[in-house]
Amino acid sequence: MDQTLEEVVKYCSKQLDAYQRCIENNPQNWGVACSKYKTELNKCAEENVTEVKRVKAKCSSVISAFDNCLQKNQKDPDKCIEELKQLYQCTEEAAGRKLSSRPPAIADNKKFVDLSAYRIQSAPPSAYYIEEFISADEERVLLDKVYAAPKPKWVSLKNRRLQNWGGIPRDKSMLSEPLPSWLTEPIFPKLTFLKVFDKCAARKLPNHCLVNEYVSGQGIMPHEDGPLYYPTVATVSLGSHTVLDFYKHRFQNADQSNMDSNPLAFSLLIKPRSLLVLQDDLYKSYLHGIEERNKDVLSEKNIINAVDVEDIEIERGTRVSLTFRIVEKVINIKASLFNRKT
Ligand SMILES: O=C(O)CCC(=O)C(=O)O
Ligand SMILES: [Fe+2]
Repeated sequence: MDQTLEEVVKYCSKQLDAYQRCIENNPQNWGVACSKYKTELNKCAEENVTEVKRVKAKCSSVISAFDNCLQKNQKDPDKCIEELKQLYQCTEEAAGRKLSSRPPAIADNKKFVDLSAYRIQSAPPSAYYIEEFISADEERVLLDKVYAAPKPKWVSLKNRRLQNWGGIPRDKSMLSEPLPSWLTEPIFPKLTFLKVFDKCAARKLPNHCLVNEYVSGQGIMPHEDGPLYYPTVATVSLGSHTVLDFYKHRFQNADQSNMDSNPLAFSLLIKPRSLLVLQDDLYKSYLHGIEERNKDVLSEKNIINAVDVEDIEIERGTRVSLTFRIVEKVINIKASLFNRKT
């Protein structure tokens, strides 16, 4: 969590909880219904949070230019894009962040235009798998950045470690912060070309990324990703391969007598540098998990996407996965603090 969010949680937790509760209780019209709570949260942050105080002081003229523009164009806030850009630039600079000037590598990414071309035909709707989605150089830089994260960013679990980027998912909403550019720059242009998240009404690109690290022998229990997320997940794999297992959700089985077991339905071989996209029924009616093993014997499982695999047995190394998702209900603290739409 960055310092601003930490301070908001520390000094304004009462206002934050009230705002978050209101959002959860008013799923249809929380923008209007909860504006009172948002104002209270803003007020608290303006009085207590260092970065907000600094940004308010440094960017007061661009803040009022933007507010004036919004006031004049209430029905058409898109007219204020230029003012919003100025405001973004000022707030990022005031926060001491350098703005990236590297344009997305469009030429490289344009080859990824049609997600349907990568559909795994024998999987239930819908799974898409793209090998060499990122280059070896991009993979190296991403791994360097993951391992350069400060130690407290890691959360250690029994069978893996993880980092949360984009905010802290709570029960039904997330306190959000922008994803760092090292995560978005190599990935987002490609997700955009492929229209991976285009059906989501709230936003077209992910706002949350979970980084999981599995050393050889580690895995993740069968689970579903849950209703907090929009039902699409895009996973980029780094380092080692793995085998991802899918289990039909027990409540959807015809055989209701065996309530305790979720039968293994099929598996996917996931190579480093690949992208896996899961959607629809596969997201909602199946559990997914990774067995805790040091090596995978491919012939032991019904691996439905394994083509061009020379070795039947593959040793597992350390794998880092980046799972990109959309949390639709977010409290974007920084946008909210300047009265922007979240
Ligand atoms: O590491 C993976 O590919 C799976 C991670 C996962 O299922 C999760 O983060 O929910
Ligand atoms: Fe998952």
